[in-house]
Amino acid sequence: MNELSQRLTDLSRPLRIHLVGVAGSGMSGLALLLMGMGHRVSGSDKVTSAETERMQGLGLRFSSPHTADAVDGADVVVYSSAIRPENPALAAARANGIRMMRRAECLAAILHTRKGIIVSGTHGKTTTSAMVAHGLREAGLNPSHYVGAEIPVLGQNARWSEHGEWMVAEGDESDGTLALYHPACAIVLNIEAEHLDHYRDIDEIKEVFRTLIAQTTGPIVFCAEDEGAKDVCGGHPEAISYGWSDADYVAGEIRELRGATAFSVFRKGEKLGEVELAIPGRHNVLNALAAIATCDRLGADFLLVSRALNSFAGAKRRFETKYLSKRLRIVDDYGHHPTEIAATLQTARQLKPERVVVLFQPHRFTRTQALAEDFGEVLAKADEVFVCDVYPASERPIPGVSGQTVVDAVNRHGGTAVSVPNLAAAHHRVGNALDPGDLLITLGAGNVHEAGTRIARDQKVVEEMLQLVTDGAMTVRLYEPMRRHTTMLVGGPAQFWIEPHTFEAFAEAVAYCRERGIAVRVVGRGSNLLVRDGGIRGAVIHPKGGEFNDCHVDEEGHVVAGAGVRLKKVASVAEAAGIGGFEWMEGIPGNVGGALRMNAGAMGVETFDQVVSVTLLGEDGEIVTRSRDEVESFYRNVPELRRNFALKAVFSGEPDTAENIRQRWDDSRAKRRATQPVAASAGCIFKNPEAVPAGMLVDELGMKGTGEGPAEVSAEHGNFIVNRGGAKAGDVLGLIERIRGQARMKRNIELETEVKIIGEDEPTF
Ligand SMILES: NC(=O)C1=CN([C@@H]2O[C@H](COP(=O)(O)OP(=O)(O)OC[C@H]3O[C@@H](n4cnc5c(N)ncnc54)[C@H](OP(=O)(O)O)[C@@H]3O)[C@@H](O)[C@H]2O)C=CC1
Ligand SMILES: C=C(O[C@H]1[C@H](O)[C@@H](CO)O[C@H](OP(=O)(O)OP(=O)(O)OC[C@H]2O[C@@H](n3ccc(=O)[nH]c3=O)[C@H](O)[C@@H]2O)[C@@H]1NC(C)=O)C(=O)O
Repeated sequence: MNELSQRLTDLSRPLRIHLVGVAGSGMSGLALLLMGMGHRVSGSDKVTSAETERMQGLGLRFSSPHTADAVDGADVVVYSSAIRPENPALAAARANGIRMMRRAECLAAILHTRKGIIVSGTHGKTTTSAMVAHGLREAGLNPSHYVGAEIPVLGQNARWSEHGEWMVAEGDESDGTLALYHPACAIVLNIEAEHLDHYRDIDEIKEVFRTLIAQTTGPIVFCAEDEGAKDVCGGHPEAISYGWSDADYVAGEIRELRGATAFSVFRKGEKLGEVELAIPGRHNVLNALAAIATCDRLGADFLLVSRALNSFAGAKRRFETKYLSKRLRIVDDYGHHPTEIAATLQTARQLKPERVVVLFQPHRFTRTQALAEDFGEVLAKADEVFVCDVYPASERPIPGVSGQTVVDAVNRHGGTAVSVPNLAAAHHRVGNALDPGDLLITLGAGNVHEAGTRIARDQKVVEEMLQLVTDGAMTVRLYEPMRRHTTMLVGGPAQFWIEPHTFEAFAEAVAYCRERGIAVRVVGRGSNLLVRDGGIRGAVIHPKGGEFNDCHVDEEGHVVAGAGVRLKKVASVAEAAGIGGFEWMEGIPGNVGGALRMNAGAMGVETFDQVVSVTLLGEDGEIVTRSRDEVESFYRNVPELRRNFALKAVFSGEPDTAENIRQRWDDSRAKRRATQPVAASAGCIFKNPEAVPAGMLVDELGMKGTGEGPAEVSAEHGNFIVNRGGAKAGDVLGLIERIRGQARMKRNIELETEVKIIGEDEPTF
């Protein structure tokens, strides 16, 4: 026991200890242990979190941000590796000659006041140390523990136990601090080439483990299935091996259950009993075996330990199920090394989903660079892979290393990967790509789990909505890109894209959204819409199919059409029945619903000139039919349909000869073709001001052909902006503002947009 360990145990003289960076998971664990021991603990951090608030409740003196004053009167200052030397609290401690130490040094000092059990290895440390702590606790040995993550079954990431003699801690090999420990027992799970930012090669890593082993006074439990662990530990007089065969402790008779694994445990050939592990995956069987061997060796009763493992719920972020339904499973996993990822993907396959879809966030530039090929090889085994930008941890970027590096490697290995650089919007791409039966894994040690949380939140809404209607009456998709549903081919995602196929389903969807305060908007063919790049928060309803696509002539010679019918179709059904007057509709790109709302017009005729009645869904949720006289209509506006939704309409025309109808049809088309572009557009951008038609004005301003990126004022018609391919809403909006500015400056005319501009600039959902 060194001098600090002695001072830590002398509780007649409690120390005053300050932790710099106390909100981090490792540091908060130390704070809990030191407070539990009876010391006076303070901590500072640049952020406040639920965890810092909880610790304040337990007696932590917390301050944010870091200041020099925070270390006043401290005997010891402990700092996390994420803290820079110029940090004011650290600088003050240095200036005042206060004793300073790294996190691991402090942990070692605490551990040496007890019989320490260090759990080490490249993968599985958190799970295994939690299993050991839980097993010893259930067997009545009262251990203290310190693990790297929140484990539901343990209550918190660290706990000081006044009476037990053992303390279980996760030892970190990443920065060489493993060599600080002199435990009574060590577990070595596996040793692989990792943390190559710190180590030259695998041999240098093994050296650190060898030091740990040499300093361990009691049993050394190691995995016989891992070459690295075997190389370092095998042959040691205190070594105890575990594995699938040829080991002191063996797991056999393995049965895969849904989401769990059952197996039998043998000690030197003798069957100890059965274990049913509630977390899936072969790698977890090995982790459990390490825990069983350790607990058994330390005198814990096997039956009590195996029972503890039955109730072991796993760590957060270790194959953690975040959403589960008949349609979809979303799992989050901290895996950030190829071996861990391979194990996680294997576990995922055992659940037999239709497809395994991965959203991977590489962790650290150095690791991404060093292991790109290995990442490519293992991730190629997933059905579809999305990769976002590298989570830097504390590193500076390395030129040429990014999420794309992994994408290229996956594709080289025959997989299917795409880059979704911005994590804040990645869930839009991923959520939209999911189909019923899929299993989505968010994978990585950074903050990628946030994407899964968002998809889970929204998928719940989708499934609740689908349950309201009979099978097949409605289709719902998450984050449907609006560029697929607008004639201008621009626009970000609709949070909930809903296609009702019956009036009832439409009404149910609207009622559901209103009850929950979800904004609702209805979209037809998207021919008069400009959707901003951040997409549309809330529900976007697109009536389609079934009753909405019905179009026929009734016994009174009227044309009846659902809201989802294209105007061109209305015109051709009328023509086939010898009814004239609809020819102007031939070139209008919209649907009946949008045409009613906007009172669409061309060639001197407006939609409401021909309306007999409109059937709509009222604000009160009732479906009613109104005659034309009961609905006010204006130039490009029918206010009544702003809050009520058009479901279908009856139109009238005049009986006419086929020849006359065809003639007017051809005239309309010829005129349109002569004056309007055929490229992707949203029709006229501006309303015609009184003084001059907007198209003529733009023409006179000399702005035809000018553009912002691929968005350009049409050379054919000044009131059209066309998308030459790949334009963003931002380009179109920029161009609109330029035109408005010129009209204001040069002609003193305030142009008003005729297209509806909707949605948000940045993703917010
Ligand atoms: N004359 C021409 O050359 C052109 C004319 N147009 C006309 O623009 C309009 C666009 O039609 P379309 O592409 O289908 O519409 P859109 O999908 O562009 O929708 C436009 C707006 O119509 C409203 N809307 C759509 N469906 C309904 C409904 N069932 N009930 C109530 N409101 C509804 C919504 O208004 P809200 O925002 O109030 O919810 C929506 O924002 C039509 O009038 C079309 O004919 C378009 C391009 C060229
Ligand atoms: C395109 C739409 O509707 C169109 C509809 O198709 C056409 C045909 O009837 O009439 C309106 O256009 P518009 O007013 O621009 O009609 P046009 O006949 O093309 O042009 C009006 C006048 O401007 C002149 N003009 C037009 C464009 C141009 O670049 N230069 C020019 O000088 C034309 O020669 C004409 O003298 C509707 N636009 C509006 C805002 O009311 C739409 O709603 O999205």
